[in-house]
Amino acid sequence: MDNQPFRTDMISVSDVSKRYGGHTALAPVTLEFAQGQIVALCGGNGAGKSTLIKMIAGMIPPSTGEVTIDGIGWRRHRTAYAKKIGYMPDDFQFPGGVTVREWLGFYAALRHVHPEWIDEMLGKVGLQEHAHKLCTSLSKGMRQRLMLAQAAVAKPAVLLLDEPTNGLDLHWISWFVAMMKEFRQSGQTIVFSTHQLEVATELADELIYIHDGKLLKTFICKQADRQHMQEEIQDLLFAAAMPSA
Ligand SMILES: Nc1ncnc2c1ncn2[C@@H]1O[C@H](COP(=O)(O)OP(=O)(O)OP(=O)(O)O)[C@@H](O)[C@H]1O
Repeated sequence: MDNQPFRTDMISVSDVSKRYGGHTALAPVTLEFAQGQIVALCGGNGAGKSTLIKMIAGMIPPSTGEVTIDGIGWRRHRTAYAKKIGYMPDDFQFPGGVTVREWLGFYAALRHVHPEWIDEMLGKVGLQEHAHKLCTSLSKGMRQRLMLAQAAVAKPAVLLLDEPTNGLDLHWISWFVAMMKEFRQSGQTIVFSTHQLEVATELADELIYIHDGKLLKTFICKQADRQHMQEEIQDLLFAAAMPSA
């Protein structure tokens, strides 16, 4: 990390929405996230969580509005914007014939990361002894850890993680929680989506509940009681799943 003072408005999502044809995947939202903050996006299937993460990551353009990171917008300053981000998609097909180390090495080279850090990162995500295996031969949990390593390898200011604990066993979920806390400690800002409320409430400083393309509720986790918050979100999820009268 550099020695810039912490910003309170590091990620600014201003009036951002996404439409696919006639379908609103995400109605306009305005949000601000501070440096060193962990934000969890929760909500049922199809709520709009991935859509929001992809727009912050610059993977898809918003239909309206703009996202800036440290005042830099994706439209005008793509390279500078991309350098600030590490993105982990929720689903990814690795190409055939590429080993774990080659894959991470490729990303590390793109981001000018010192080669030593590749092995350190592989060790961090528990893949060092699998470094020479083909990516396509990895289990789901291992693939997730490799994707996380890829997103984090350049120590970006912002980590955008789409369902990062999907497929992780209990040991690796605890490891994920500890690693994210370490990243927060070093000033990295993390936005992640999850269906695992325990992970969300354990980690997040702010939890955003999205339903059917609309931001329904924001919880500031430091002030809220975890158990109560989990119950409230569970109620929201069940209510959303009920057929409307
Ligand atoms: N490329 C696309 N074309 C058309 N519609 C899309 C596209 N991508 C997403 N959508 C729609 O946008 C809405 C939000 O999808 P999104 O993937 O953001 O949901 P999500 O909250 O991440 O869901 P899940 O928890 O199931 O991953 C859904 O109705 C989805 O069908």
